[in-house]
Amino acid sequence: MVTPASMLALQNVSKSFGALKVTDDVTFDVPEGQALGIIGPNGAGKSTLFNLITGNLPADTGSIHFEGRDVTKVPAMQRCISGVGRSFQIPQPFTHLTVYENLVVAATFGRQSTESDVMRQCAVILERTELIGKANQTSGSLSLLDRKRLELARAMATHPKLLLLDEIAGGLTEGECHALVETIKAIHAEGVTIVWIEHVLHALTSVVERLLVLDFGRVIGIGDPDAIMESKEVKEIYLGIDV
Ligand SMILES: Nc1ncnc2c1ncn2[C@@H]1O[C@H](COP(=O)(O)OP(=O)(O)OP(=O)(O)O)[C@@H](O)[C@H]1O
Repeated sequence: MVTPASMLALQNVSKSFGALKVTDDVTFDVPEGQALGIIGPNGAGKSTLFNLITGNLPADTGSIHFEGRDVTKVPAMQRCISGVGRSFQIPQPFTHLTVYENLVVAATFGRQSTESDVMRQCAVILERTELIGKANQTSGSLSLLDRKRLELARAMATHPKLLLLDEIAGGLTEGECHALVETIKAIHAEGVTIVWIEHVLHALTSVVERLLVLDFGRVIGIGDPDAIMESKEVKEIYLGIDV
């Protein structure tokens, strides 16, 4: 049997802020084309893990491989250019620029594309994220759902092979959440590898093939989402249910 190649692999990664160990000997991998969900209580170290993967924070120990290449010491911008894209928990678009202009900034980040290429790519992403009708609206005037869509669109404009989504469904109504999930499913179906941190569990489990549970910076479980959600550790530690 041929094992699918890992798009992302972390090996014994640790990170401390002073005396606080926020990432504790984390090892996991994400095969190419898969979607992995990350859950865990507030402060478990989920966003820190993303910052280590993107290179926004240096790991203290351990290694991070992207497409089989050791990127542990590669700067964030280079990791982005080579295909690590992300959304942020708190979207911070350029509020005085239009939706389209925000996308152009992301699409040209560290790249030398022609103007016509950028225009074509941005039009495809606007269509895919259902923002095409709002392309000329300033991003500061968008609804929450459209700000989330723009956050997704900006990440897509960096041409990610690996897309990291940080709590993108938070604060949305059921209907809005469903609409966003459909867009994420479509992106995943095109072959983009996804790692998604999310507290909205039904949204997450409708997309991901595996779930990873983080608690106090440690991986306490990884595997099939149904099995993970039923596990004693998750019920006790994440859901606060005494079993
Ligand atoms: N730059 C930093 N300096 C010091 N402490 C930090 C820093 N970044 C994060 N922390 C601390 O590390 C811990 C983990 O934070 P992190 O944001 O990674 O958790 P999280 O699981 O993403 O939480 P949430 O679900 O609330 O977003 C927290 O105690 C936080 O206060």
